[in-house]
Amino acid sequence: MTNRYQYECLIVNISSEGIAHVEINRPKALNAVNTQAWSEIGHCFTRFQSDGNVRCVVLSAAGRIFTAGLDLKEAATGPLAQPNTGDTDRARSGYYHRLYIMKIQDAISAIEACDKPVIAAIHGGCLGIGIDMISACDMRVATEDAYFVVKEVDIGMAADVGTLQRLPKIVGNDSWVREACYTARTVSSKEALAVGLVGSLYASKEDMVAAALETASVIASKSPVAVVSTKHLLNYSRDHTVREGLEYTAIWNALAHNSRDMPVAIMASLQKTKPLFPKL
Ligand SMILES: CC/C=C\C=C\CC(=O)SCCNC(=O)CCNC(=O)[C@H](O)C(C)(C)COP(=O)(O)OP(=O)(O)OC[C@H]1O[C@@H](n2cnc3c(N)ncnc32)[C@H](O)[C@@H]1OP(=O)(O)O
Repeated sequence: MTNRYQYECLIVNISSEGIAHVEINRPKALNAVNTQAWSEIGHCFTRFQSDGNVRCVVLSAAGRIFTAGLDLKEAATGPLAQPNTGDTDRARSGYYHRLYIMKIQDAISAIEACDKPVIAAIHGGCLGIGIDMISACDMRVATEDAYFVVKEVDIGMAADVGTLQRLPKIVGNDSWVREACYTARTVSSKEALAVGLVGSLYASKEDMVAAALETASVIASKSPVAVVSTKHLLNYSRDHTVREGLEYTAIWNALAHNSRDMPVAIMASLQKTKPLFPKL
């Protein structure tokens, strides 16, 4: 294990296989996401993007629950309450408030923008900005005791850092998404599995993290060129028409097909051996 990523609110371990395990670590505050935490998430995932030692990421959390959402103690008095320069002009203060929201959006979107696949492993509760976070991940697994709440309306706001944009595309049931977002009701792990918010459930956190790491290990054994290309193209294609997606894929793969990994993978397949791929 190497650990070159030192943070206050995150524990990051990167294995020799290329699996980065990120643990949100504010257990006393139920992993409530303060400015430090979302800034570190943005920084960490932006760094993963260009770190060839990282091939796949597992995102989990320490303590009783995955996250209680935005840090409300900080939000009550901190930059969310007064993100501007103190100017009383609504346009001027609104301008800076918008920039502040966009900074948080960018931090959460860094999870999606990082071309290495990210598996969210969710135990206990996942509230508010936690849903924004897991929606930006590629895959989600959970414990049987997990629950999910799109909590924002309960604190008087619309979710604004990714849930409303990504959740409908994950779940594919507009009526269900709208009900969950308008009511802020608690969604059980079983229901999350049934609607496709999570892919599988585990009896314990240990079992879930072990399974997530196992999936990450399989992904890390594949050609990193193929894996990052697949994530990049899936995300691009999700947000474009089929025609646009196909055109972009052809241009992308015109470069990616020149990878050393392709002949290695094809030969290994023909010879029934296990290929080894150097880092990206
Ligand atoms: C631009 C804006 C971008 C993003 C916006 C996102 C919005 C959101 O995330 S909305 C969601 C906000 N979160 C909530 O409304 C949840 C608040 N918490 C709870 O409802 C409960 O704590 C619980 C999650 C249901 C768990 O309850 P319980 O098991 O009874 O634990 P507690 O005793 O309540 O909490 C233990 C400890 O944690 C502190 N804490 C809990 N949640 C938060 C939080 N969101 N922010 C800050 N601190 C939190 C709680 O105060 C306790 O601390 P003590 O020091 O022991 O008092």
